[in-house]
Amino acid sequence: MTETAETGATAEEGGSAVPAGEAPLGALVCPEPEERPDLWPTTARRTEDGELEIGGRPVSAILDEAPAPVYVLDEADFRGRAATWAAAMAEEFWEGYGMAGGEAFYAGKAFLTTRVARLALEEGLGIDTASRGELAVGLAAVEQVEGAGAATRAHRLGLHGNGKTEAEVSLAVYHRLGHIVIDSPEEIEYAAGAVRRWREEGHYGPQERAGLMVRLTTGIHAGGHEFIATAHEDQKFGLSIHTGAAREAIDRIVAAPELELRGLHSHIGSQITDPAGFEEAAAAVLRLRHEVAADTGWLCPEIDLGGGLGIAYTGADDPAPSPTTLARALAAVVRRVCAELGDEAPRVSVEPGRSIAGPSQVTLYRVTGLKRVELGQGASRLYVSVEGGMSDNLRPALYGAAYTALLAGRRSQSTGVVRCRVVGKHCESGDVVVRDVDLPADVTVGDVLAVPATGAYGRSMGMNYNLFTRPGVAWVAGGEQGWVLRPETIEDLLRLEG
Ligand SMILES: Cc1ncc(COP(=O)(O)O)c(C=O)c1O
Ligand SMILES: N[C@@H](CCCC[NH3+])C(=O)O
Repeated sequence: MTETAETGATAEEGGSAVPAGEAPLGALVCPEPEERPDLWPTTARRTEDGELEIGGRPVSAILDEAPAPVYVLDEADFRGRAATWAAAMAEEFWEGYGMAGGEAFYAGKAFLTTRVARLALEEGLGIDTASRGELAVGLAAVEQVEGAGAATRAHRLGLHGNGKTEAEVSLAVYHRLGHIVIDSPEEIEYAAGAVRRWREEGHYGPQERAGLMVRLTTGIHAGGHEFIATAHEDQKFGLSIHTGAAREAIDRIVAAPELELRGLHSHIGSQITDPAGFEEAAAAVLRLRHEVAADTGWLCPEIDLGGGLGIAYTGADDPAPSPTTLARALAAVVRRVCAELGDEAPRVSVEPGRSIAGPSQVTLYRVTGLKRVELGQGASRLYVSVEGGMSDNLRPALYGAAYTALLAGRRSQSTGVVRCRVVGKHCESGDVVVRDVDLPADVTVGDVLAVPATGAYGRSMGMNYNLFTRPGVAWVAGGEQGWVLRPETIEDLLRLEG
């Protein structure tokens, strides 16, 4: 007999009761792409044979060249989401509100390679980086898109991060990044020192200054989880408006002959689905901008409201607001508050990561084992093991993040479903890929499962626990495929040994 869920108690037999307090059986079925298009890449659909297809390639064809586990990146989808953000921040859109518009910087921490950065730049976005590695990739992409030498006027790049080193700040100043976002008082000295050095060496003109932003802690709490909320007082990011630390940093920059205060920055958190937090933060930033102008005469030309727009992950959640909806809310609040304060409106920038990269990737896993666990009172759960786990998606273990999974390699013949927990192969009981999902009752070893919305903070937070090799990321487009990132090999792991 084939080992399937049906060899145990199934919904068809009426034996697969769910534990008390859980959703009724069938409520956690993963929506098909046509049912919840926001959950899936735009080119995802079922073929006539019943396979899931992405970028014009059925999953069996994708897996022939890129065995599971693998992240599949729909390039058309990524481009489309980037273009939507570019349009939402463009002058034409903001003109309607009597403003100049701003720029969207793709937050590379969500997922960054040179190819992905190039897609974002080509669609009109800048790139926000948060480390030397991300900055190096951003610079390489700028050179590829804009030509040789472009990296020393990399105004389309930004640099973030708390505790930046002198070397990082100096590099960012050298390349004339458009958004160097100061997160501690030391970084101001590093930037001024770098300008003096680059002036002496003739790389900077005698009057040329570095443009800086200051990351503000506005005190506003928002976001999907405590670990990803970033603007309340008691955490490591930003300089507090409340304590005066932000104002002190601002005054030092305004007074320094090597520096120009280009803008004020706020990032309140991530996976936010209600625009209210952004509106509150924008108002706080604009009030500080007004105060600074009143005291120093310098009205910052730009504010940056960070990233944070959420996405849907399971289909049990509601669709998230679109970038256009958020931009409309931001434009309205900036116009209103500036009118109240009697200030000219600034340019407004944003740094979306998840809302661009998230839905553009799907992870394909292969089922390696099934285990039914009795939970008492007739309830049971089917543990579905897949090759992979917390090393390719840390979010469930780190944040308790919910995902869903679709039987992707075939259409099931079964009418029943079974309550499942999809788990990885790591030595941790928290190694969960999908905590709760109803899969077809005939799910079996060798089946392919597709987990949607893994493009942001999936591969980028991947790791090698248990010496797992990190999966590759395959791009698909127009029936073709290739590697965005090749899968790691055992040789890659051994190569680093001393
Ligand atoms: C400063 C900053 N900007 C942008 C982002 C991107 O956020 P998201 O992926 O939620 O859009 C983050 C991450 O939360 C961040 O810390
Ligand atoms: N890594 C977080 C979001 C990014 C936080 C960056 N400030 C997540 O997976 O949800």
